[in-house]
Amino acid sequence: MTSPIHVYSEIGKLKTVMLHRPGKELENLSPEILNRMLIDDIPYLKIAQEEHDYFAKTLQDQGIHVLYLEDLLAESLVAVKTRTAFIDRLLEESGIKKKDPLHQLLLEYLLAMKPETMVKQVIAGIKKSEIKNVEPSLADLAEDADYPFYLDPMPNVYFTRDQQAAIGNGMTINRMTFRARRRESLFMKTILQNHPNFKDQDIPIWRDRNVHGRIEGGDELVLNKHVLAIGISQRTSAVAITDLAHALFGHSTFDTILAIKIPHNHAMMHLDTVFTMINYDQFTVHPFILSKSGKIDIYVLQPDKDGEVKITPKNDLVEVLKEYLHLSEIDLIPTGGADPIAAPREQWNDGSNTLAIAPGEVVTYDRNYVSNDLLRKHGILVHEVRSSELSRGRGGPRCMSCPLVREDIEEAKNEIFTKRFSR
Ligand SMILES: NC(=O)NCCC[C@H](N)C(=O)O
Repeated sequence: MTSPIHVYSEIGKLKTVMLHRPGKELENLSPEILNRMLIDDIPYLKIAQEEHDYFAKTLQDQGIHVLYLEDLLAESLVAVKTRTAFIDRLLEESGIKKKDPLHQLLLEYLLAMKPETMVKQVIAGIKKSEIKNVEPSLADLAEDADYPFYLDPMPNVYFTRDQQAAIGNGMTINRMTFRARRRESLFMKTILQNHPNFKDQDIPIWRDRNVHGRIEGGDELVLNKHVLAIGISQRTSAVAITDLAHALFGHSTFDTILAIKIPHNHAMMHLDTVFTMINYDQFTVHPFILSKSGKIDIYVLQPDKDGEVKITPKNDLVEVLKEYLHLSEIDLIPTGGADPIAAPREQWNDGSNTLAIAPGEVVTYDRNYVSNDLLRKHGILVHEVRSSELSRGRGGPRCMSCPLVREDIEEAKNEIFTKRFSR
């Protein structure tokens, strides 16, 4: 069998992708917890599911094999022993320690379910009203009497880009920044360890979830088999990037990381909310991250001759991309056409967050019509998907997809391989 993980570019023809169809976790949102849950509004589940099914079908219609995280996880948890260990860990990470009697009650509650039901339940969260015969703790009585959950919902799981990322033939299993999302990366860890299609494949884990330093997949872009772009962002720290450089250099095909420093705020939480690669020489970029003269802080990490990581500061995005991708021209396509209103509006609704499914071919949200028209003018083939409800979670098509296998691309060598689609 060929490796189940093979991602050496952002744009190679997408073969296999992992999604999560949003479920009851979106209905377990209430205004009081929205902010902490990193969501800006409550999506209407029925429509969000329809939109997500449309997204999956758009990919399938292009011959892409769609896997669902929830199915892979359930298939990894067939053995009772594995299921018990998984639930134990999840409860611990949800703050319900083993010595707490509630731990045993919840364990029994979840173990009584079929694996696929159990997986959906842990993502949806567990309400206090679902569990009978609980002796209230001091916290239940004195502090959290009105708090409705024992296990918080995980409304961000449908952003499967972030919990993990495929780089080459390996993965990073991410230590995520905020508590609201930290448990999510336990899912892929469990899949890699237990799923029959993954467990004996010697898949390198470049960085695991229990190490120091925060990183999320929205910041991890594989530009080609040598070069990564990684955001230094609200969600990814310089420590994690340095650590990843040490793990990759000399142990993989990758020898260059372009660490790009972006503003640290919710609208631009990851690099892929402001910058994505869509062709050999074409990129979307939110114009507001660049200074008037097109500058942004970039730190180029490469191995030196002593096996250490050397850092070269730069600040011209176009020049850096030309130099490290060996291209003579770069086409940066501004979100919202760089209009002072349309650009921030469409960036907020993930107009920069394109999912490339082949060189020069992308999936985008339909609501970002200014950006989409501009992409077409630049010769990009655009597949639009519906976005009224999904966009309320503050992520777009790239955020909602975790590529596992892409076809390799030809390497550019000072010439442009660009294929332009006529409108
Ligand atoms: N790659 C991405 O930009 N993912 C979007 C994540 C949105 C989610 N509400 C979050 O704040 O983590």
